[in-house]
Amino acid sequence: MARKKIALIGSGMIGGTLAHLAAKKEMGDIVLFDIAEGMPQGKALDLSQCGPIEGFDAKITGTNDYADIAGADVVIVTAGVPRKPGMSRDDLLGINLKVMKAVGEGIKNNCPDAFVICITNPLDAMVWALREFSGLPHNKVVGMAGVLDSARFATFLAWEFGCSVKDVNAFVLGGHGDTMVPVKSYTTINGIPVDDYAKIKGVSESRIDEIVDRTRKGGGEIVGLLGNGSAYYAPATSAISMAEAYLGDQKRILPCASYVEGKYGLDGLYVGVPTVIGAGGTEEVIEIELSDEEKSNLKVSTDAVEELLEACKGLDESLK
Ligand SMILES: NC(=O)c1ccc[n+]([C@@H]2O[C@H](COP(=O)([O-])OP(=O)(O)OC[C@H]3O[C@@H](n4cnc5c(N)ncnc54)[C@H](O)[C@@H]3O)[C@@H](O)[C@H]2O)c1
Ligand SMILES: O=C(O)C[C@H](O)C(=O)O
Repeated sequence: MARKKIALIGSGMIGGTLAHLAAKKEMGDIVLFDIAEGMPQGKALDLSQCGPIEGFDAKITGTNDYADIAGADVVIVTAGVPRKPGMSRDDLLGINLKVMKAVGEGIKNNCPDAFVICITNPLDAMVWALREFSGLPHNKVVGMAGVLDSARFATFLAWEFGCSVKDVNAFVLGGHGDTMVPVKSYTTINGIPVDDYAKIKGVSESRIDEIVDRTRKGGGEIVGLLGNGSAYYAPATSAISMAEAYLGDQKRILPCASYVEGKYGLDGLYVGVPTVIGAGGTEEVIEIELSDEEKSNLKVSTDAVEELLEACKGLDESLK
């Protein structure tokens, strides 16, 4: 069987980390694309030289030519600009929308059958725009955020409880902004609802609320610490788990920015919801019961995404 081909559009901090992870996991051959000349080629050479040490045969190439992504099975998009301290993700909308237009056309012309995972911020608006520009079916274009946000929630809970992260199943829904919705009612410690476990361990409700708040602001915390750029190890790891679910037809249920039409009272937008990922791409959006408070929090979050879509339409006539 031919090896799979994974195209990474954007070869910066996340792109390079994605390439390393995909190679180590022998997910297929890897093409690093970027508009910066020499940089993807240099990273590809450096990463290729990990092969003899780590024992992988994946072929890694770097390019500035979209023709080289032809026939890719999976495309992961990180092209664009990350925020700096003091900025919100939404401040990136204008600049990254133009990038999504170029990337969407590159995908449409070269690998229209690929499964496309968008990472570029502001995530929910960029994945929507990328889908519009590429013209691919909605089930083949998805955004990565919920896996990352849920991992952050799980990490903070495991630290608080002094338990293994393996036993924490945390769930974050909604848009990838400070209004995201960490859903306590679906968050468990090996099956024990988080609020029950907090009582057992003597952790106060207000302490759990602080952890929810830290999760919501988790990206900004790292932006502030790094000073120049944003998180890349956990974002890359999150997207790789989504690519593996697709390539392995795993039918995993992952929180992803998927296209939602009808469910959750939504009408045609991308936002974080539990999604089955398998060989068919995003095969199903799962609608879960939410409390009144969770519903109203989700509404605040999806309203914020709707506003960004309107802003995109105002910036690019073709999106109207
Ligand atoms: N969804 C998430 O959860 C999440 C998490 C972390 C970062 N992000 C976002 O991912 C994006 C990338 O982050 P990063 O840390 O890798 O940034 P980075 O600056 O290290 O890399 C971005 C790369 O994109 C390239 N690029 C710019 N315009 C391009 C174009 N038109 N075509 C191809 N390549 C182009 C740049 O040359 C650069 O190498 C940012 O928008 C960031 O906010 C999202
Ligand atoms: O916070 C950012 O700007 C990057 C990313 O969205 C994250 O959550 O780490």
